[in-house]
Amino acid sequence: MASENSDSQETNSTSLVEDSLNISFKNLGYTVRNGLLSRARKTILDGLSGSFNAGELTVIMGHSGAGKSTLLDILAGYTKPTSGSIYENGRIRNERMFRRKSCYIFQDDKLIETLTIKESLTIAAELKLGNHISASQKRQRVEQIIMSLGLYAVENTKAGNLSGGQKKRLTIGLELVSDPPVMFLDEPTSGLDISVAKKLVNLLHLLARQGRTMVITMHQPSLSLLQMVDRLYAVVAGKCAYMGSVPLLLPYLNQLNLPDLRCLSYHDPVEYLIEISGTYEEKLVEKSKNGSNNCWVTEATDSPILERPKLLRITSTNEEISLTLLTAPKENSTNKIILALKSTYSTSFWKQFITLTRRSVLSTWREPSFTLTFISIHGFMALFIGILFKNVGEDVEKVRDNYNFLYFSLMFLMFNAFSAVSIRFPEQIPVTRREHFNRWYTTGAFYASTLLSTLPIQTVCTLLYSILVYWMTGQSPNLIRFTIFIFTLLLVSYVSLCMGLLNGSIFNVKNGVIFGPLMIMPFTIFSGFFLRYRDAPYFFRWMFQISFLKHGLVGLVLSVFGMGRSNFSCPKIFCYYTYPTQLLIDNHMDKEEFTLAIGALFAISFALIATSFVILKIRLKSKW
Ligand SMILES: Nc1ncnc2c1ncn2[C@@H]1O[C@H](COP(=O)(O)OP(=O)(O)OP(=O)(O)O)[C@@H](O)[C@H]1O
Repeated sequence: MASENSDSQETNSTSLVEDSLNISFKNLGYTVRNGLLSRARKTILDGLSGSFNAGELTVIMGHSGAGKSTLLDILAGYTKPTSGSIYENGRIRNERMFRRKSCYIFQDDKLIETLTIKESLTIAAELKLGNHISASQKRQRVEQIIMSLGLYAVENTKAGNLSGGQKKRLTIGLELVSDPPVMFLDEPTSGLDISVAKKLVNLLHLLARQGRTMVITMHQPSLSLLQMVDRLYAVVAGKCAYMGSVPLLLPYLNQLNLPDLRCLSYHDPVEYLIEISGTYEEKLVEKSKNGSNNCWVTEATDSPILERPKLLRITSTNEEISLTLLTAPKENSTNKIILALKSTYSTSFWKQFITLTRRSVLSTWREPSFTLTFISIHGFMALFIGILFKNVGEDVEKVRDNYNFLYFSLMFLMFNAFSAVSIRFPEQIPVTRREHFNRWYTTGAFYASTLLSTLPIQTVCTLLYSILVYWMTGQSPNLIRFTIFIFTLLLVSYVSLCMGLLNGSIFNVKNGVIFGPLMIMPFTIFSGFFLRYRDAPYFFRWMFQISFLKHGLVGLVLSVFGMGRSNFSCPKIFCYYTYPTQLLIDNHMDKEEFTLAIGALFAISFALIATSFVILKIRLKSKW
């Protein structure tokens, strides 16, 4: 990335950000249950107070486990505090409205790796900027961000191929599209080397200087980073050990008059504070009045080490950060009020749904290996099964083989649809969590677009397999039977896809692989293949009704052996299955009806969609 070469430019000292927000909080407390069954509670944050101003870069620092991320979660509105109040510009904040004016970038935020910088930003603009902003204004905004964040040289590079620093800048750029006056970033410099971290903090400093309230967490900012920090908020064991400007930290520490430790002027004061915070926790908390002591706070503009807003340009051969190019997207005030009253989203459900579906299709197009492998597996298996069960369809002596073939086809399509979604769906959750929290789109729009964008490939694969095996296994050349056969397999693969969505909305990829087969097992056992309905214990029979594999098997068996199929020709004196109905009787399917089986498959898929949607909604709201 860029080598630093500070070429400073003066900029307008007035805030470029409309609706600047100062945030303050009083007596914030957060406790959690010690264990699931325990009544005792563990205190994570203990009555903290503080204030973070617009135009300043504030760093929440402290030991690992001190409570920095929890405090940031609460301030961003991601977690509800158990006590205390949060204010914006001195008034109790309205959570819903605040979410429209702020963004939260989580630690290790993920990006859609297959999309280029320009594509990612364009989609962000589509989702985050309302219809009242014209397409050309949106394009202009995307270009501004690319230029401002020094991403021009890599604008057509896929996010997956970017360096750590470029990825962080892209994540910031995605949120900057809608120009939120408040930005929270959890550990933005983690995983970056010091020079890249310095450039990133510099960028955050510049963004703050444009009038934004920038709040970030860091374990221990180094001396070189401190020059760009306006306010430090030190957390120790859930309490505040210091809130104030960087230059005043040294006098603050010296005033503590600690018995055996003197803070020498050449010492890194932050390192010193971290060092003593464990031992002198009480003294520090008392002195800072748990964050409510404002004596050590100076306005950023009064700070002796910080000059009035200057924009640093970080230059290299091809990357240059210059925020002078970044102006607020123009929104007229009437539109703003309408948007504020209407909802917390800038765009309608349909706009979100269409944009997300487009993004999904683009992403799949960019990485065709999965699609091609999926299609190949279906084609290959169809040929293999076609050869293995060649012409069993008209052979009276192979009726049982034909029945086994039908069941295998169900299982094959079910497992493929289920596994593919179970793996791919949870991979999207980290990206979706940030975007959903930052009000890009509703859970409904995301869920509907995911469902819709997985259907075409599933349909193509199922059709490929079904048509090939129907022909190769020599089933009846009757259009109605053929249609019912295909339709049943399509429905079963769609229900399996919904099962995969359910599995993926509950578990991450690793657990999904372990628990997925367990989830499928009851449907397999009660499919009617291994155990017939009338042979099952009475109290287990309801399981057959909810087994989509049972209804799928009924649909397939009826399409091949039911609906008044004419008798098989028997080359011997006696053939057990001369009458196709014999197979239906043997498997207790003689009273089954195709329409009921199809109705049940629809009902089961709706139930699965509703359940996984509710679980996804809960999951996106929590840290799960
Ligand atoms: N929901 C929870 N249940 C139990 N303990 C929790 C919960 N949330 C946070 N904690 C605990 O609270 C403490 C503070 O966590 P937090 O993530 O805020 O720390 P941190 O300062 O951000 O640490 P790090 O820098 O390592 O991320 C930790 O000990 C953590 O284990």
